[in-house]
Amino acid sequence: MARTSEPARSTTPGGTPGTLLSSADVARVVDRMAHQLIERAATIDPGSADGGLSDLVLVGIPTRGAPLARRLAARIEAFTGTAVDAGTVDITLYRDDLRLRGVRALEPTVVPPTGIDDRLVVLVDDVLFSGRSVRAALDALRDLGRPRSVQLAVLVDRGHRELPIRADFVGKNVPTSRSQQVKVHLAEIDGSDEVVVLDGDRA
Ligand SMILES: O=P(O)(O)OC[C@H]1O[C@H](OP(=O)(O)OP(=O)(O)O)[C@H](O)[C@@H]1O
Ligand SMILES: O=c1cc[nH]c(=O)[nH]1
Repeated sequence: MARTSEPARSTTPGGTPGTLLSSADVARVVDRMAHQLIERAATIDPGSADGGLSDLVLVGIPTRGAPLARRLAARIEAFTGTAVDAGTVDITLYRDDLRLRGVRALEPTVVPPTGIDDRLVVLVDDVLFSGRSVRAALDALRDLGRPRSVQLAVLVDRGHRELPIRADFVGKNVPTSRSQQVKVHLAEIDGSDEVVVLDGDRA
């Protein structure tokens, strides 16, 4: 008996365009990530009085990773009563696509006064895509000190890695096609919180 052929399937599964995370979703996801970070910090030095939180430094990648790192630090403090260091690392001069992207203004690099040497540094970004921004951030960190370990927290992992980089903490995994865009809006920069998936290369 002749077999009927199956309909052709897309090899690049796309997320549905529209709102991926509402403001309430973003708050819930950030809180979950804060709890995961608290648990991870406790594994650094199980005997420590502050649950390893004094060893933790959250380092945001501008633009939106910076406020995200500060939010995570604030939520960890709200849950535990312990303040956590947060900073930012500018990756502009460490990018491998400087010639393609043209001139961009430098962003601040802010390291806690106690530095990053021998601490658990968690890089924080809003979106993980090719992994090239994270690669640049790792190079930038190397000029700032020698952490005990470096981990990665992202609000959205949309796939399509071009480098062997993975996140240790992921707020939301979303399958996208390469041509789509994932736009994270944060109140500190954009006036409100929302994550949207857009079709096409332009917002
Ligand atoms: O994994 P990648 O392919 O590097 O993509 C992810 C990066 O892209 C976006 O930043 P962008 O470079 O657009 O700058 P922005 O944060 O200033 O918007 C996003 O905020 C991540 O940092
Ligand atoms: O879709 C994408 C890709 C890279 N960076 C973003 O913020 N969104």
